[in-house]
Amino acid sequence: MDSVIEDIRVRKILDSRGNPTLEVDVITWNGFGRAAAPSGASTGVREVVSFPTGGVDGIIEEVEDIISAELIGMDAEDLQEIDLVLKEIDGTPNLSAIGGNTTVAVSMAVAKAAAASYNLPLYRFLGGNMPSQIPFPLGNMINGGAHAGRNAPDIQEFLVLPVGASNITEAVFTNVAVHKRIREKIQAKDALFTGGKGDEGGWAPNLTNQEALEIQTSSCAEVSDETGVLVKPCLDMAASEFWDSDAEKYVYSKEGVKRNTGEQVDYVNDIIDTYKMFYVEDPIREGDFQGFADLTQKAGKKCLICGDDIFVTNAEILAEGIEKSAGNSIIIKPNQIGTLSDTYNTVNLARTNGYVPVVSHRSGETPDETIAHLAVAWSCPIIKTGALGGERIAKLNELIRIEEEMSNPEMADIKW
Ligand SMILES: C=C(OP(=O)(O)O)C(=O)O
Ligand SMILES: [Mg+2]
Repeated sequence: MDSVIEDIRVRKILDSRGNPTLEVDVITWNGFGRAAAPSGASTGVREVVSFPTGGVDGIIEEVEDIISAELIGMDAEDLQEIDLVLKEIDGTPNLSAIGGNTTVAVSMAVAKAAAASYNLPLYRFLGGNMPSQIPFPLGNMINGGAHAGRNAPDIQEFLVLPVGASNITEAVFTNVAVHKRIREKIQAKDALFTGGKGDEGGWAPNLTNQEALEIQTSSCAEVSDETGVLVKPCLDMAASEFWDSDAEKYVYSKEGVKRNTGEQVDYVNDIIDTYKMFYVEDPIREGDFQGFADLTQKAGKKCLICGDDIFVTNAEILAEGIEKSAGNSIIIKPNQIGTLSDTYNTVNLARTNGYVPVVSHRSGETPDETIAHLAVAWSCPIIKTGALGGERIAKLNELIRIEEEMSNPEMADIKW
């Protein structure tokens, strides 16, 4: 009774790139949940469709009525059933009728309303009483590729992971110390640097990939020494973005270099060795399971090889990757698959097969903090959600609150 859905409101709001997205309110007899959908810039081709043609404006008039007609009167606790109804309402395999961003915002708002109906935080409602582990924050330091303007590096994200942090506050402030140090180093190298940032709050400098790698890794080493908290460098190469399918080459425009798949595997393996990378995401284009498997064979014992565009949070596609030994880690973005239940299925499949699940923001975000709760509830050891910027710190500050609330919090175990 407490969690029976009484009303649903859907509105158009701004995301961090100034694009429209959806925010959903779910009101139960005794609770309230609000969630908003993020959006990607370097999206995987097999993601569900975020919005039908016409975008948010194409659905905003009717979608509230369509969803309310089915969901009002249902119990918000029945998350799986509600997710099935959402998929039935859409009626297409890729959620292209009402949009995966619509279904995911409703799905998350329903979960939050159910939790609130019982006066529980979302991480506890979804995860029960046992979760006590806090994920390590993977923070963006330098942005390139589709997340930055002209002249930035081809590699999309130069990230850091404060693996030596003993609590979340230490972890997020260590990341910020590296972010500040990187700015100083970019300024020292480029007198014309304006301090510009990319979509995820990393600096967007006029640097080659190599220069960015040097600055990233020397900053990690210096901050590790100064603070005593070990910080490791990580990358999201978003390689599909610079794969030329006609030439069958990875095209590094900044250096004027092209690499075939074998050369790309060797190049990434060299970067992992030279810079002691802890984690490399999308080093190989989506669809190339063999290339992923080759790199995993070479580097998978010394580095997390994470699939984002290739797996798109889809359990069926991940199962193919598992069978082919492609990667050893997976990015988890609820709006790539459209519902919380399907997101959870993918996390479970990953975990039972030794793939490290990394819950992630999108480049276009809102201050919605839901993913912080998902990472804790589902014991995901890493959360990728930037280092700075209002829409990024919304998640990080929520983790600080969650840690404070727990009786025996500890950082996740990432000695994989
Ligand atoms: C967060 C990412 O970017 P986007 O949201 O643009 O897919 C990513 O590629 O991991
Ligand atoms: Mg990615």
